[in-house]
Amino acid sequence: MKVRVHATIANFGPGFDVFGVGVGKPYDELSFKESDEWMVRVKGYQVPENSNNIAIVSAKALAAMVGEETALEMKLTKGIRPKSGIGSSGASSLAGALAMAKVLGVEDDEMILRAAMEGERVASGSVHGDNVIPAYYGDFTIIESYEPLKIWRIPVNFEVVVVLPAIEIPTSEARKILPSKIPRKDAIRNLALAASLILALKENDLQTVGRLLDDRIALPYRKQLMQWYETVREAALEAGAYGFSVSGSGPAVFAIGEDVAQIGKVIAETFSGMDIKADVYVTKVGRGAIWF
Ligand SMILES: Nc1ncnc2c1ncn2[C@@H]1O[C@H](COP(=O)(O)OP(=O)(O)OP(=O)(O)O)[C@@H](O)[C@H]1O
Ligand SMILES: N[C@@H](CCO)C(=O)O
Repeated sequence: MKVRVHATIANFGPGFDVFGVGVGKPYDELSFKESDEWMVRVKGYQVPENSNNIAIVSAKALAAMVGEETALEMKLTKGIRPKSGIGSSGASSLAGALAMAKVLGVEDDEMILRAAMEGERVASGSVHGDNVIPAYYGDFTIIESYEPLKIWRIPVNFEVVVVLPAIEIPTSEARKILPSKIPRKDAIRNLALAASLILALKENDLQTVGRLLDDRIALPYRKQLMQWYETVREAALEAGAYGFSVSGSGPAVFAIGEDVAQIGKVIAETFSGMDIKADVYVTKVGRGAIWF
């Protein structure tokens, strides 16, 4: 049996730890079968081939939730680069939880998501579901609360370009630099951006969605890890992007617009002008996990 779990854009501008959306490329694939012992083999990007692999962590978490001791033999084809900002650990966490769910016959969405978030907690040092939840559903997702787990879903279908520069930013580092308090004017601005963005998204008004892709909670502090941010953003907007932002905790960035392939080309050229190689993914939003 095999499951494919796609990359995700968490935060999506002003929705720090709350908004997320699934995209179609890149993705991880996990083949698995029940076994006497835990085993994971990895192809593609290198991640641990032992019990530190997040797919094992989340699969074990799900088994423990239902009081089973089942082990799995897994083959992970890692297509999402780790420390990327496009939900690499989230995708593998969800894949592990889904694999165990399939083997044990668990169909409870919340249980699967909670197991996947356990893997994400181990990878990033904090519980945040804004990668695993959109990876599961594909839709634009809004996490209202964790206790109880309450998620809002908006079906979406537009093109986006995701550009991943050859730089690594661990999520744990990008979270450590965030202040515990932010100025009231920034909180108010984020509230305005986030509320307006949801309405624009519901009306499929992509130009307005693009205009609202800003953030005052994390981005001002994270820019110190991404000195290139403003240069690349300006290039994207000049190339016709309706909007541009960081995906998750970066360094991946994304843009929406009419000709996202051309915008992606310009973003990659701008990185190249700074001697930074970059992968470009022109893809649709709204992709959830797929079974084979
Ligand atoms: N199967 C796996 N997939 C990805 N990362 C894994 C996996 N197993 C273990 N890890 C480890 O988890 C960490 C993932 O790092 P991090 O959370 O920063 O990346 P990310 O998921 O790409 O980021 P983001 O959540 O911002 O998209 C790395 O240290 C990596 O080696
Ligand atoms: N919301 C998380 C996503 C990490 O990919 C963050 O920005 O830290």
